[in-house]
Amino acid sequence: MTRPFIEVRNLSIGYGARPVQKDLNFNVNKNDVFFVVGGSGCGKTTLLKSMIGLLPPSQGDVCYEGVAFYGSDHEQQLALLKNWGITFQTGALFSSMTLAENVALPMQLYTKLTGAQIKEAVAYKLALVGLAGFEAFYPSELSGGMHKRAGLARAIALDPKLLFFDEPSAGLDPISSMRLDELIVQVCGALDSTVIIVSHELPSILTIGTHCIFLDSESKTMLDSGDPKVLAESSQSIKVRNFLNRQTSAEVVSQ
Ligand SMILES: Nc1ncnc2c1ncn2[C@@H]1O[C@H](COP(=O)(O)OP(=O)(O)OP(=O)(O)O)[C@@H](O)[C@H]1O
Repeated sequence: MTRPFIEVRNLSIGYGARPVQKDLNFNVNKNDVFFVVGGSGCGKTTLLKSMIGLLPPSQGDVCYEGVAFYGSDHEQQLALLKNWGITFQTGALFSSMTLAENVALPMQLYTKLTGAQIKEAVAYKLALVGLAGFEAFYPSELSGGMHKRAGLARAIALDPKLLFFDEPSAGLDPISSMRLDELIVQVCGALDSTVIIVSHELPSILTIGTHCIFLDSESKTMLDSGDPKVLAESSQSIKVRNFLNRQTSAEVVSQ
């Protein structure tokens, strides 16, 4: 039997003495477009932070191809981190740098590529996200959608095998949001990457998601996991079905 790409085992996370989520157990398979789903404040971003090493769990661990992140030494953790691309809501581009400089930065820091090779790789990454010709633009000169795509170009600078996104389409109109979804799938296909996305955007979850987990703020744990379309139809949890079908409790009662 092949080992899951990522195994989250008995993970409990929180801030200080305050638990946010507990007893999380789930797998992410290679090439999944995996969504972390749930209502506002349930702990989606907190889980993402814990998965990328920013927030040590109070219990449990996250294994990447069999390597337990928090059970590893600093060297092993750095080796894992080098294979990841991460974008948070804001895109977090450096405003004083052009797009080319933003995308080149991880290559300059973490590879031995020459200046000419970096220039070529930057042009390729910008072309991949539809920003060919925008090398000399500054982030302030971009639209919201372009900003997100530029963030994606920087996240894929080092050809990551694993990409993490926190609310990638926040603030975009539905059409731009759909285009960004298509782009994420296309880029992940081109790089043979696996992607984990925190989101409560139903169209995205149901269109590009291959698997999801649903976190609940009340019970402070996950209520279900699986293919989002299947969960929308037949999750054992009414909360999950309602969420994925965008229904409130009041609507359900009145039916
Ligand atoms: N740095 C922090 N210190 C203390 N508590 C925090 C911190 N960050 C988040 N929290 C709390 O942890 C809980 C989960 O927050 P989190 O941002 O993970 O939720 P979320 O599901 O991503 O929310 P949203 O969908 O609104 O972005 C919230 O109650 C929040 O107030």
